[in-house]
Amino acid sequence: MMLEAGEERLVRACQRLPKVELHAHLNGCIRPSLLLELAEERDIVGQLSLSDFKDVILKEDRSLEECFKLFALIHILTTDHGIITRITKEVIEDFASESVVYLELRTTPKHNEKVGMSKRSYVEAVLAGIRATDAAFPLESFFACEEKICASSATMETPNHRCDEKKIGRIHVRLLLSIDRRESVEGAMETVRLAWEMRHLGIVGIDLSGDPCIGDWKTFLPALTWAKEQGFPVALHCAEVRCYFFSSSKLIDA
Ligand SMILES: CNc1ncnc2c1ncn2[C@@H]1O[C@H](COP(=O)(O)O)[C@@H](O)[C@H]1O
Repeated sequence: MMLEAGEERLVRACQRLPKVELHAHLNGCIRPSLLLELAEERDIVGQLSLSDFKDVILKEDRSLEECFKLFALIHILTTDHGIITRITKEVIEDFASESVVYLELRTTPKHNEKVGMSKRSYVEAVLAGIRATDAAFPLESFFACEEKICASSATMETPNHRCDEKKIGRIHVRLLLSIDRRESVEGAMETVRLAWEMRHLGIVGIDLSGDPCIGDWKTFLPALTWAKEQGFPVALHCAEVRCYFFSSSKLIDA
């Protein structure tokens, strides 16, 4: 879409405006280019056919149902620790490049025996991505650096422009662990206990998400009640689908 000059300036100004992002699902923010790269690798070894999935990956407007089909594909493609760390790093860089100064990522810890992944090691892989980016990716500063991107302290001074080091922004990232609505009572409890144990590492709460047409609210009640008893914040996805208003209101009441 072509933008008028004034609109372009407005978009640019909005991009540079410092922002807070409180609702980003890690695997929902994966770069399409990485998904294509991973699908291509699987195509080469004959594990899936890229031509079957290319349209699903590149489609822009999706219904809720199509989103969950894409999530299923993403979860097939992103099964090892290295990829999880890379996705985390890239997602943070993408938000930072849009001047997000505080980011709350949420993600569902997964276990996958085939690659030696437990829920804990999944979270550790995400935290490794956060640490890698936190240390190395100062933000473009809206207030101090005008049009210039201060990539590191070594490049902060130019003949015509001096960035004040104190004002250079840095993206701050925190994590919520998600319970998927497909999980069991025990699975949900494992995630909540893990989040509580790892709270000193930047885990700030629990999220209940996943396909709203799946699962029974009673399954998640013990885990969410336990989190509440510890004083641990809980975010609920609810009421996305009309016929599930009842279960949503039950969870909110609880
Ligand atoms: C209306 N939008 C939505 N409603 C409910 N759940 C959603 C969602 N968008 C994303 N997710 C949840 O986030 C997972 C992908 O990220 P992670 O693998 O956890 O990082 C999806 O599988 C789904 O469980």
